[in-house]
Amino acid sequence: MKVGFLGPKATFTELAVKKVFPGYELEPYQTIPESIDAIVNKEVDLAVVPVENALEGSVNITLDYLTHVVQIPIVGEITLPIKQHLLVHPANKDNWQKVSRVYSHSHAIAQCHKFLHTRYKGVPIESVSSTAAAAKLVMEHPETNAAAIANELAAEEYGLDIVQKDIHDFHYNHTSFFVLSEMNLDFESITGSSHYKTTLMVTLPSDMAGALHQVLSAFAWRKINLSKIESRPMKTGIGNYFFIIDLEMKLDEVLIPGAIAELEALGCGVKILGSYSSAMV
Ligand SMILES: O=C(O)C(=O)Cc1ccccc1
Repeated sequence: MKVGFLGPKATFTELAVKKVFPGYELEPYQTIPESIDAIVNKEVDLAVVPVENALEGSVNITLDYLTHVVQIPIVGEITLPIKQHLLVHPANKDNWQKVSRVYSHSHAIAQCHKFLHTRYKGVPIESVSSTAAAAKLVMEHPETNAAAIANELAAEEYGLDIVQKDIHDFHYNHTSFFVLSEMNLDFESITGSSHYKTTLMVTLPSDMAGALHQVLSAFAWRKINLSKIESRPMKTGIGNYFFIIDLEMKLDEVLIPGAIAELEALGCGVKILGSYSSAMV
């Protein structure tokens, strides 16, 4: 079984993959859409991509690609603790307080906003495709005295020195990753987690007063617990949004189909993006 993931080597995504799929063949991709396309193109059996961070919220490109571009089911979710460190080239080890630039993934930069604001005011902060891509860039350019925000494995992989540990602004820093596949993967038996979620994409009928209220009440009176509701642009005009709704249960034969039928009767569009086990590793 081959797993595609947001690379290069030593991203947080790879850490998540290695925890859950040890011994699997791994294939890094440069972007989230490329990782997902690899399933469509039959280059891999599974893809793992980041979807939500406890400090910064959703990874919009993941949600948008799964709702607007491809139809690949979510078959699992992995949640991992995240520790961000400041890495420099060994040649610049004693000069790290005077770095000329800091590179990282936009989510990692956001997780360290307070640190960067107090320690590196005025220093250009540049967002790149992943934390490991930032580490690789710093390794390849010792002459620029740049720093990367990345993990411990990236420091090891790219031969960089960790000069400041744990620079994320809040102690509780976790990221969730979707496992995507067209195969019928039994993720529960891989992780042992029986915590299930079902993710829906819901469009509302236009110009219907109280439509969202009615959507929520279809879940409320059935006592279906929601753990997330997020609006994303339809990309058809200002003010046009759809909703991504996480239900805290496995897709069953009665409750969820009943709620979906009620939403459809209201004129909503409903698509099931996946029903999957979610594991904290
Ligand atoms: O860039 C990475 O290493 C990723 O895997 C994406 C990401 C970035 C920041 C926190 C968690 C995941």
